Amino acid sequence: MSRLPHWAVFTDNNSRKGEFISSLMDGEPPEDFKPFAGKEGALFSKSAVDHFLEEEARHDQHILSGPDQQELRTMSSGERKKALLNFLLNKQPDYLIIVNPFDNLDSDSARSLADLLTELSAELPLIQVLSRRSDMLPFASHQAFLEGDRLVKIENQEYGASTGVKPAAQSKRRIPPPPARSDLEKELLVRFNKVSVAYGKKPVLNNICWEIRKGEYWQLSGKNGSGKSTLLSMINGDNPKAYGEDIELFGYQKGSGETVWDLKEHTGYFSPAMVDRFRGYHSLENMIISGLTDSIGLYTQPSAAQQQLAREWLKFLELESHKDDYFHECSEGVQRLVMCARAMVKHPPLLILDEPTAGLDDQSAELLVRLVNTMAQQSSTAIIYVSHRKEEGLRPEKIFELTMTPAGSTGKVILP
Ligand SMILES: Nc1ncnc2c1ncn2[C@@H]1O[C@H](COP(=O)(O)OP(=O)(O)OP(=O)(O)O)[C@@H](O)[C@H]1O
Repeated sequence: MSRLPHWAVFTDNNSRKGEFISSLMDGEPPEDFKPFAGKEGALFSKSAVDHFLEEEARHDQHILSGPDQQELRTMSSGERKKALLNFLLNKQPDYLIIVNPFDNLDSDSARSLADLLTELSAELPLIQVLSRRSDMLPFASHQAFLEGDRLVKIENQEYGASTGVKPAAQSKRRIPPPPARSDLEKELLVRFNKVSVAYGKKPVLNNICWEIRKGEYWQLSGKNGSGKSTLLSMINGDNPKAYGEDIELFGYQKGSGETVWDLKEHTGYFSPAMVDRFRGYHSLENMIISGLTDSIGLYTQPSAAQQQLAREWLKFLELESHKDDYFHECSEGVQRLVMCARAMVKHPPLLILDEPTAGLDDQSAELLVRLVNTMAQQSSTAIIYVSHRKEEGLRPEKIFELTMTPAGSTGKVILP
């Protein structure tokens, strides 16, 4: 029997990725992939992680990890990916589909995954499905681009290389103004003073000191499991571990009777998981307006001023003519831009963006990074941008880096 080939299939935000993967897994692949029909495939992707998260919750049992190990729900995103890969390899599939394997992984983990996949490729056929060109592992002997639902074979094997085009770091246009003057006059927005957090016996954060001031542009970085999400959840107001710690948020000492809404009023937040969770029929315009009312989707009649402001944002994003398009029918790239604009529309004192480019194609990622840089330049909003990936155009002023130690992660400020 001849060996199955290794493929790299490039996608953009209009590619019908789900359909392509289902056709493979269901044994009815497109013509070029016919050799894979009748073989047992396994899927390594974010959607597979989400599927197992739901399954574990539904059956109230561990599926990806052993009974005495940590449940998937409480693992960090990098830890979940590692657990999934181990589980899939134990099943000894005939081939493996790997979708954006390096998203959400820190650089060391990405490097060791690349080494492991390269080693596996000697035995196991791999189909790489990639939205970022630079993620391609070189052993793919066949390449294609998924244009909508049509596979177009790539004969020129240079495609996997970077575009080489340097994107503009910022937009020259002006971002729309805030709807009202902020009544928060504070310079110091967030202050962590010697904050330590443990989950059971596992120390996660150790003696963290971090101050975020008005208008600062931060990148939060650190290895998988170093506590980035834990730290953000203490700012966002939904981590009970914050109580009893010396944390000041927007002038409130944590635990002094402030409500989650007091905090949410001062923050804009976006993570790609918000889009995945979001269901409903709302126009792009209404999605942006909902950023003024702290809801996802709009459930009340907007005012003329709110509509005007949302249109200005859509114009800024060059999506003016799409104002009535349904959000859920738009490409992933457009959805992310709109959700970021939704988080920005109030010009909140603090904007948190948690790996906003994960899963996006090169062009959409560039647009999004440019939007964030522009917001940082032209507004007095402070920004925390969480990313593992070295985004070419990202221009943070400071990096807060978590370093893991046996006693929990420590933090330090780095100037890029
Ligand atoms: N509820 C919980 N119970 C037990 N452990 C937890 C819980 N929440 C988080 N952890 C653990 O705390 C550590 C830090 O997790 P966190 O999600 O904050 O890391 P992270 O830096 O955001 O990681 P990643 O980059 O992989 O997303 C991880 O080892 C995780 O398993």
